Amino acid sequence: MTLNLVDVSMEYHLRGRPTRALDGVNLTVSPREFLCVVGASGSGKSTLLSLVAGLTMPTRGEITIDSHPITGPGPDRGLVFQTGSLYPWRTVERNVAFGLELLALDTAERARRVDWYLAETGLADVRRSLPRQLSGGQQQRVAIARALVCEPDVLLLDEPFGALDVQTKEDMQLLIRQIWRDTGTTVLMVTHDVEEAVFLGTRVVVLASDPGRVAAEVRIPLAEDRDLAAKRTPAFLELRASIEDMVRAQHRGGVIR
Ligand SMILES: Nc1ncnc2c1ncn2[C@@H]1O[C@H](COP(=O)(O)OP(=O)(O)OP(=O)(O)O)[C@@H](O)[C@H]1O
Repeated sequence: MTLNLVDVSMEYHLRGRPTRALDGVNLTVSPREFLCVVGASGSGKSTLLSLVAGLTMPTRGEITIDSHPITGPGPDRGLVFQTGSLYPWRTVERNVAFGLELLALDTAERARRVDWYLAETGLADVRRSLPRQLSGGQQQRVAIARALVCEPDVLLLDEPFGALDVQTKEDMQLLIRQIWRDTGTTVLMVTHDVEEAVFLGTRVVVLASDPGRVAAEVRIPLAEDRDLAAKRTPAFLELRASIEDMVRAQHRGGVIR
């Protein structure tokens, strides 16, 4: 699976006034990559993800998956937002199974997949609970399991851990990295948290603001086997500082212009 964005621009019109959220973005996400997109607030991170999800269409340019243009949402892309995307009246297992209802799978395969992804995300014990009976971290696990159960070509994550406390967030970072390694899925994640991006990503893209465009791409040369202690190593801290400087510089550039 190769995801390609070619000269993608997006302009919103709010009460007749245009806002150029993205301008001429070119980006390729290769199979099995974990690509993190960072940038200051308003640099177009969420816009980029909603274009790839097919929730919005670009005003210019083309987005393709394996050369097929994206024309709307589809089961080849699994999407996880920051909060609030679960069905409150469905149990954990029925939330996870939801995506499968749209796919033509036999009952045994459905049950197998739900069981596997509940176990992979550590939810087996709470499978019959309702979302309101879960912690914030558990709710995000359900959202991740529900996106993964369709075995999408690419998992799209929009600040999925942004609303969690630090410890839960770090647990979730370890979990998503484990899932990425276990399943071999491709991940495209947007976050404003540079530490998170360096810890999770195989590559980090920095967006400039106003209009959003690709300012830099940084390959993360850290070992694939990372634990939280990796965040305190000199190589990690150096990468984090240099990317934070890029984000800050791009933001200032945007403000000054
Ligand atoms: N539906 C919309 N209508 C009008 N303008 C919009 C809309 N969505 C986003 N924008 C504008 O497009 C620009 C990019 O917004 P976007 O939400 O993609 O940025 P972001 O990097 O995700 O920001 P944040 O980190 O704050 O979530 C901003 O100037 C924003 O105000």
